[in-house]
Amino acid sequence: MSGTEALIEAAKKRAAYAAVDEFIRDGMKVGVGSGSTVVYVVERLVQRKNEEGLNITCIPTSFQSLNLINDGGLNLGDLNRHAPLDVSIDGADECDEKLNLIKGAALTLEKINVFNSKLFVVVADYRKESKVLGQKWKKGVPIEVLPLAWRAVSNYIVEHLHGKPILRMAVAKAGPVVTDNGNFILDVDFGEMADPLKVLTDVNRIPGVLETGLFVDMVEKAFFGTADGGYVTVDRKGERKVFQ
Ligand SMILES: O=C[C@H](O)[C@H](O)[C@H](O)COP(=O)(O)O
Repeated sequence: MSGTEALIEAAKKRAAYAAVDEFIRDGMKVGVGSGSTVVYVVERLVQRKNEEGLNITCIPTSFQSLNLINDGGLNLGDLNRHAPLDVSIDGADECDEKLNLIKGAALTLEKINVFNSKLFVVVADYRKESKVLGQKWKKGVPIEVLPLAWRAVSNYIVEHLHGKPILRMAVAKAGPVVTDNGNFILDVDFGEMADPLKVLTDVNRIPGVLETGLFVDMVEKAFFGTADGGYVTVDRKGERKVFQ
């Protein structure tokens, strides 16, 4: 691992640990997101289970987070039995100054968990914080689409929403990435998004679209691990605190 990679991993870990310690209490029902930062969320939950007997029920958002929960020996729940959840913790690919997010391919289950949680906390490293969505994250907004409609959705987005969609292709197989729900992902470049709610609304009304990786006005608090060994928090009122 290079020096920069090590810094980034340490930043993710600090954000994840700080968020878990601030928000997670015994007896809670916790939505567990997906991605590389969430690995540290689960790591901290398992530590606290072993050290202080923390007893929580975890509701996964993907095959990955299901395995993290099971491998860590945490209690596994599901949304039908446990909604509403007390809190969801998840990563992000970009977070703007109003705490709107671009999320990754597990977006549909992640958004369902978040929508059914009393609180949503986001954890990330310093690279993810920006003023406007699309400023730093240049790979586009992921959109989960039904396989039979991917071309039609794609054409509509080009023609009517001025986006540039790319069907996400798999790396270790020929053909597209298939989500945990059996669908495809379009990564759509909309440029910088001053009004992500408008983009979200325009995309979600297209038949064949399951869900969009724009999370607008859902976050309670964001934790960003910094490059200097600390972390910052930003809450939904815009209050920013620095921790060293
Ligand atoms: O589906 C993936 C999720 O939305 C992730 O939370 C997001 O892509 C951020 O991932 P990472 O923590 O690996 O940067």
